[in-house]
Amino acid sequence: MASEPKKNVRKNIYKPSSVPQSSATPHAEETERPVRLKVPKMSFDNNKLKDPRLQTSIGLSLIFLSVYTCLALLSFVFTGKADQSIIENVGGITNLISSGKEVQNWLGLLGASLSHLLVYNMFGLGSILLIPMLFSAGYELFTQGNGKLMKFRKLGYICLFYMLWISVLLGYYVVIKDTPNLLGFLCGKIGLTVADGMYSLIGWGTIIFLILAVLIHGVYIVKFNAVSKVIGKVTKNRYSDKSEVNTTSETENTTLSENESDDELEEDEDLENYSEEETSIETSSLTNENVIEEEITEEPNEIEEEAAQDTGLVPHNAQLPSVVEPEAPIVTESVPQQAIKVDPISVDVNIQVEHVQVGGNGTNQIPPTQNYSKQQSRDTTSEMPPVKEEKKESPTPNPSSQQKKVTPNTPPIIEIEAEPTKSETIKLDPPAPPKKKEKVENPHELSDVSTTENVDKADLNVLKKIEEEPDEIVNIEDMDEYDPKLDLSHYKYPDLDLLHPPVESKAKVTKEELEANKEKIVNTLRHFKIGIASISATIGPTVTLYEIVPEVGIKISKIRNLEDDIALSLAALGIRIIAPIPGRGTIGIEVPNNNREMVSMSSVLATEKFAKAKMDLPVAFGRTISNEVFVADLAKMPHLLMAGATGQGKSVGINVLLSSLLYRKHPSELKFVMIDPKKVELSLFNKIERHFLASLPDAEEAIITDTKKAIHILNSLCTEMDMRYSLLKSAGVRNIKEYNTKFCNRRLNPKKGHRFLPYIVLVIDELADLMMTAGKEIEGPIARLAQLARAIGIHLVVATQRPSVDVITGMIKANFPARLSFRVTSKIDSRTILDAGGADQLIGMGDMLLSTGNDLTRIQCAFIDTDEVEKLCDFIADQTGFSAAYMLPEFEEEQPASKGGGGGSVDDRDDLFEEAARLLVRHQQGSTSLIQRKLSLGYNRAGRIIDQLEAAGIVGPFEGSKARQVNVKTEMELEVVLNTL
Ligand SMILES: Nc1ncnc2c1ncn2[C@@H]1O[C@H](COP(=O)(O)OP(=O)(O)OP(=O)(O)O)[C@@H](O)[C@H]1O
Repeated sequence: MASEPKKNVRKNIYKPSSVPQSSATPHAEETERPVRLKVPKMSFDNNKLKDPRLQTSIGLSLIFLSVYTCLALLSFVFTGKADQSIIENVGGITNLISSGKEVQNWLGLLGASLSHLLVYNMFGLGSILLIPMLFSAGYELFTQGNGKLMKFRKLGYICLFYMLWISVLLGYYVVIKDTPNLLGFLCGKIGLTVADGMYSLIGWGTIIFLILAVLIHGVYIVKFNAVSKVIGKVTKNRYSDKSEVNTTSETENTTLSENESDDELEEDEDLENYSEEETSIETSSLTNENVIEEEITEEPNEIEEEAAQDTGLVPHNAQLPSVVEPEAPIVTESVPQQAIKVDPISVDVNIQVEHVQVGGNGTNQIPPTQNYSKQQSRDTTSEMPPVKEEKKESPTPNPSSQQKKVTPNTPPIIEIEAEPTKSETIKLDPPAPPKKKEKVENPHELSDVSTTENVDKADLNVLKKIEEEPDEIVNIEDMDEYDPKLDLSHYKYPDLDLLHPPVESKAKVTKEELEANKEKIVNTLRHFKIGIASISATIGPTVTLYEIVPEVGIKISKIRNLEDDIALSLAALGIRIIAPIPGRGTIGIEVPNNNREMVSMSSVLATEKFAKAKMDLPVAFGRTISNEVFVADLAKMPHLLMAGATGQGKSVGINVLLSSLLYRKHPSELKFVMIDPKKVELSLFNKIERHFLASLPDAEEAIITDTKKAIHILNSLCTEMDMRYSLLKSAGVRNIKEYNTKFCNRRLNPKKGHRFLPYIVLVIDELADLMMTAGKEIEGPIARLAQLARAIGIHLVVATQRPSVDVITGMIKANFPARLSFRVTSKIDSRTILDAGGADQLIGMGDMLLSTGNDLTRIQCAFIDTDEVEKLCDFIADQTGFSAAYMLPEFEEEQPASKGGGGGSVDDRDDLFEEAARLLVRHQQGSTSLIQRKLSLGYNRAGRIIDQLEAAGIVGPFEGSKARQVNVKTEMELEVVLNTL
């Protein structure tokens, strides 16, 4: 009871403020009021601010700003990823203009900077709520308060609260997840910082706090109807017991339900006055006089205006206060209820009601019901009496202050007396000031939802919205994927025009040739008493496959043994018998064509089979015996061993493989490590160093031609492999594809060392040379990579012209399931490379056999000449590339064992060893990524430091996905440890 009247103090205070200034009767007000309003006592600055032109201009600017922000943020959805990396690369928004970089935001640099600032640097996703705030404020100012979408203050409270709340909630998710995800991008720095701080303070209690914050915010701002109803009902029951006023239950129920509605209806009004009335006025009610004095002094004009709004008249009659008896008769229940029921539609009606209510009853006591006080907050005239009462109770030793106290309580009486006149006055009055309109409009707005049913709906919507919020977050989480290609977003894939157009081969196999070969085969077999049921031919680019179905009872082994005899009788090189052809139930005899057909690179790349191949690393090798384009996925092979005698087409084969990949992959997705001991074979690819090559940090040239460097880079690849495995492990995925998908979905935090992992294809053109000079040093890392690297996206293509066992050792061979052989000189070599004969039967010039496990496929390798490769490389090299080749981890020659296990000698230890130790001890978390993040180090260096810390006994051993244990508990203790090292 006590608090409710206080709420209205301000309104009551204002009214008497005008009283001493005029002794005019209500009639006189009609002429005086405009004058009074035009001679405000407010300060000069305030007047300036109220200049309608200024307000309209500011309003218009704010509306434009809201639209601009909306567009910038909308564009951010599509372009934010690209722009973010640009902004971060140039070192922040401030450097963006000077960097001269182009951004993709629809609104250019400013749009990109604004959205980056709002989303990334501030409130993340919550920043969207800034738009309705700006627009609402702008609209309100622009329309001079005549048009309101929603009370700005209310909107402001809600939006500001939820901006921070959403940001903190997302930040909390990021903190507890401890793995990078999309929300790390969308929570904003503020949310992340607050959530981080809260999490370290209260742990999971953060979420309780957030829920509590929403509830409290709801109580103050949104008002949960469901809650308030329960409380209202409880209070009602209590109240009906205690009420001094004897009301019938019927009346009470009516009042309650109306007041519940009213309570909701007043939302806007309450909110508008929320901070000032409910907080400051309530607090200051005990020293009411002071407040009266202060407020009158500070805002005399506003006071007048508000008084005018509340009553519909400017209360100028100074005599009236003395006329009114403070102890007026008690208002009967029925009258105020009527007053509430007659919801004011116009000023006249409103005032009429007030007059009836107050004047008719001579109000000075209000039934101490909650319902009634609720009504008061809306009904200006009924607000007065409780204030009077309260003031009476407050100690007032000073008579002057007592007088002041009386003054604020007098306006109702003014209205009472002026009531009939006021109605008339308003009809004659000059146009009402804007604020007055507002007051009149509000009841209309509120009356739209003035039924309990409507209020319930409104509340349900509020509750529903709150419930729906997490879902919205999840939906948005899926929206914004990281796209590695945006690093070089303007990169153009090579065009087929760069290659020679496919030439229509005139060298077709003639019918005569086919018939002649058929005759020879049938006769030869008949000669060895092998009957043939049927024979058919499939013409390939190099060879024609004759498929025979032997008569029943013929042993296949018999035919297989006749291979040489058939070759002799056909008098042709390169006859290969496939008995039986797997899955066909036939026996195949491959006979080289008299005139072979060249398979051009463009003809295979132009096929749909290659263009639409859903493969990670598609390679169009050439055409099979049945003239089909053969496309294989290098990632599935997963490593390829190539062999072939000199001049049989190995180098062309490697170029075909590299070109296929260059045609299909983006520079951000694929990197080549090239080792070319022959120095000239792969040199053409030097040009695409900044696009597609990977190299060691200190390498002069990306393509390795030196054996020592080859050893370094192979070991470096092993380190890269280990690092990638660590990343996969911490990401909880099994292979590079899953990892990259997770990373692109922003579920892995780059700050914790995660990054998009491009495929790496290691190409060695001539293994024999390396094996001769370095042996085990080469074999070791190759075998290791071949064994383990497939899951982390490193694939090997190793070629040699000498497929002997000292080059293709058992260890290497065992880990290369896919083998490709061009023509070799001996059956032994064929067996070494393919574990089968046949490669010695090939006819050269790209005729090859591909073995993938059990299958052996004869393929005519496509042909790409040096010119074409050069053009292709030029085309790529002419485009903007990365600033350097893809950096592989540094390779360090084996280091001498550390002395005494103290984390290495002082010289060996990293410069940041001690700092890292303090960091881990402070956080009590033995995490490499913590060192990486806090000390801004690369993974390698951070990894070395943590190893040194482990060796020094400061942290425990590696524990898988968990952080290492920190053995030193306090920084003091650490200093002692560091001194002893
Ligand atoms: N797929 C092919 N189609 C047509 N001709 C080919 C094909 N592959 C190779 N040739 C021919 O064979 C020649 C030698 O090929 P390539 O240089 O690839 O052999 P190589 O095995 O790399 O030899 P080396 O080991 O001596 O470098 C080419 O110049 C070309 O004339």
